[in-house]
Amino acid sequence: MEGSTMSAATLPRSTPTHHDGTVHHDGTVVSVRGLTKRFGDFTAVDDATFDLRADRIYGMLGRNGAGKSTLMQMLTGQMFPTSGDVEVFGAAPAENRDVLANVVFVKESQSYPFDFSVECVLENASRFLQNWDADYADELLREFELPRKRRVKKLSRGMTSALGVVVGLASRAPLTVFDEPYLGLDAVARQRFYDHLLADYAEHPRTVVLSTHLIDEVADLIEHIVLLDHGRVVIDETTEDLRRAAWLASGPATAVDTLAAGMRELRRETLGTQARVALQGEPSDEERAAASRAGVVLEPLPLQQYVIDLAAGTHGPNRKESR
Ligand SMILES: Nc1ncnc2c1ncn2[C@@H]1O[C@H](COP(=O)(O)OP(=O)(O)OP(=O)(O)O)[C@@H](O)[C@H]1O
Repeated sequence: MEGSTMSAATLPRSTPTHHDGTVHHDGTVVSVRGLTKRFGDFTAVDDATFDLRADRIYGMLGRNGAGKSTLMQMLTGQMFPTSGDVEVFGAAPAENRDVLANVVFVKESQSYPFDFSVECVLENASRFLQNWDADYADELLREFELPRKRRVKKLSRGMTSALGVVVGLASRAPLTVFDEPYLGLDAVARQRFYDHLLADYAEHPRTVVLSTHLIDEVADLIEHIVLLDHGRVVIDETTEDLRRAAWLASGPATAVDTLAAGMRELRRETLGTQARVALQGEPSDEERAAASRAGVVLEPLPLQQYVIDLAAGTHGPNRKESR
C-alpha cells in the first residue's frame, strides 16, 4: 500500500451513511452558523458559517493562530461557543453522549493518562466509540510498531503521535477529526498514515477533517478545503475548484501583464523583462491562447503556495481586486 497513488477524488462515494443507533443525518454531518468564540476581547473564531457533508475528506487549513483548533474543539463538543450554532448529526455536540459516541477528535498535544499502557488507551477508546474496530486497531499497532504493553509515559513523541493516529483510524467514527496529530511522525510514518486513511476510508467512508500545515502533502487526499484566516472562513471550496482558481504565469512582463489585467494578482517577481506572477481567477480559452502565443507559461499554482499567497494578500500590500 505504501506509495499508493490513490486519491480521495477517485474513491467511490457512498450514499449518506445511516448508522445504527442514534445517529441519522441527511448528508450534512456538521452545520456551523455564525459560530464565534471570544477569549476576553480577542475573537479567535469570527462568525464562521459552513457545512461538512457526509463521507468527504476535508482540509481545515490556516496559519498559526488562525483559529483551527478552537473551531475543531467547538465542532467536537469540547468547547462552548460564545455565540452562533454548531450542530453535529443534527444536534448540539457538547455533552451529548449519542453524538459524541460517533465523533473522534485526535490532537497533536493529545495527553493520555501517564500510567495507561497503549492497550489500555485503546480499550478505553473502544468503550466510548460506537464503531470501534479492535482488529483494525491491532493491525495498526503492528503497522506503527507500537508496543501494546508500554506505558504512555515511556512513549517517544512519534510513538505518542502514532497512538493518536491509531485511535483516530480504528474508531471509524462517522466524524473523525485530526488536529495535526501526525506532526510528531516522521515522513515514512506520515505516508503510512495517509495510505491507511485512504484505504480504510474507501471501505468505510466517513467524514474526516484534517488540520495541517503540510498542505501539499495532503493535497491529493483532501476533497474540500476550509481555510481560516484570523478566525474567519476565507475559503470553503472543493480542492478541484481551487486548483482551477489560481495560476502561476511566467514570461515576458508585458504579456503577463495583459493576462493579469482581468485577474487578482497575489504575488509578483520580476527579473529584467521577465515576470512571474501568481494570479487568482480563471482565464478564458482565448486569454490562455493569446498568453501562450506571447510566450507565457501558465501552470496551476500549487495549493500550499496559493494558501500562503492568499493569507499574505489578505493583509499584505500587494492586493488587487478583480473578478
Ligand atoms: N483558552 C484561550 N485563551 C485565550 N486565547 C486563546 C485560547 N485558546 C486559543 N486562543 C487564541 O486564539 C487564537 C486561535 O488559536 P487556535 O489554537 O485555535 O489556532 P490554530 O489555528 O489552531 O493555530 P496553530 O496552527 O498554531 O495550532 C490564537 O491567537 C490563540 O492564542
